[in-house]
Amino acid sequence: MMLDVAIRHRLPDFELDARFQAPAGVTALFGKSGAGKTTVVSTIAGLMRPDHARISVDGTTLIDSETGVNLPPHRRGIGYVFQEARLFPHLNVRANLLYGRRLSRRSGPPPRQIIQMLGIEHLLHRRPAALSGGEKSRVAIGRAILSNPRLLVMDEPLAALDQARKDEIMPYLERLRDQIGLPILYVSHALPEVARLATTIVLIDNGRVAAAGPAGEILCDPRHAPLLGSRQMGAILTARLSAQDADGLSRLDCATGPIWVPRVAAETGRTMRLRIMAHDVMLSLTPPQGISALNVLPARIVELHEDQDGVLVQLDTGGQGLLARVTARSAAALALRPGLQVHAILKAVSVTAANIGGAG
Ligand SMILES: Nc1ncnc2c1ncn2[C@@H]1O[C@H](COP(=O)(O)OP(=O)(O)OP(=O)(O)O)[C@@H](O)[C@H]1O
Repeated sequence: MMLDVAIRHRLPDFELDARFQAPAGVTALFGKSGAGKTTVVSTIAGLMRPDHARISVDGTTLIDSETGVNLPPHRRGIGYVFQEARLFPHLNVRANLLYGRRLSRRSGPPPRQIIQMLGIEHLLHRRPAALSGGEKSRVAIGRAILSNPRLLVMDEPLAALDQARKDEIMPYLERLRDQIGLPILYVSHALPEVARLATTIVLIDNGRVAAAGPAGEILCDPRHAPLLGSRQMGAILTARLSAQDADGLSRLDCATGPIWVPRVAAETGRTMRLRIMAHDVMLSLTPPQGISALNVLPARIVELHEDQDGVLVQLDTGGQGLLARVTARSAAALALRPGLQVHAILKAVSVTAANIGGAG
């Protein structure tokens, strides 16, 4: 699957000029409020008429201002999940789920599989008024998938939910990403969500694409600190859950060795993705001894980036990127420089459940 987007649109106080390509998986559109994310997805869905656009999904042209192609929204094959669930109040969950299916010309996964995957079997006969916020969201996601879209657009789907509800829905979204194979365009300005779900990130800044690429690379690139937020910088490590220890820790094996974190609720053998925040990583020139931190990863310094908050140190640990935030004073005292071998130290407790998700 390839989503190919080029949009130009001028509003009284805003100009959008965005081009990007998105491969299969979850593509997150990330940017500050007012950056232009909703304008981009509204144009893709056909809800807004741009000055100029060329958009195709998997070779099917949705709009091309040059040739005059402009499919109406209902023929674009796009499932849309909004911030509020927008379910039909007079229909029960089953009828809500099957609503879009009647209008669809494409075939897709069987309803039973989606209903099971979203854990809503027991809600089928209820009306939306009798559902919690998280349940409503799951039904709205199910309804969008069951319309058999080419592309699922989710515009801040968790923004209206509290943290507990967000945590509840996240594993379902991961399953959707890993099991259904439906391409998803995910709009958010919440980086923890993006870090957990995205395979590709498109950074939007003031109507333009500031960067686009694999999530692990974008989140770990110090040049994007101004847009991502200095305190949000961190790496995505993929590691296999290899053991659940009796003292409440889980062991994850990554390329350069084991990492222990507080118990992860998943079966052993699963590949997980961990978001390791730069400010949680400490560096040592010699193998540390007599410290409480459980995780020590050998790493090589790739690059140093100084900013107003100190120094972001880009590291390579067995081919995976890692990021450490140190003060300018420490960087100078340790004479940190590209090519230097160091030991990256990570406290187990700094990796919380919100920073760990499934990875397929
Ligand atoms: N109908 C409109 N008329 C004029 N300006 C508009 C209109 N709709 C949006 N804008 C402006 O376009 C810019 C981009 O808005 P957009 O909603 O796409 O941003 P966003 O990144 O989705 O923001 P948020 O995260 O707050 O939803 C903003 O400056 C907004 O004020």
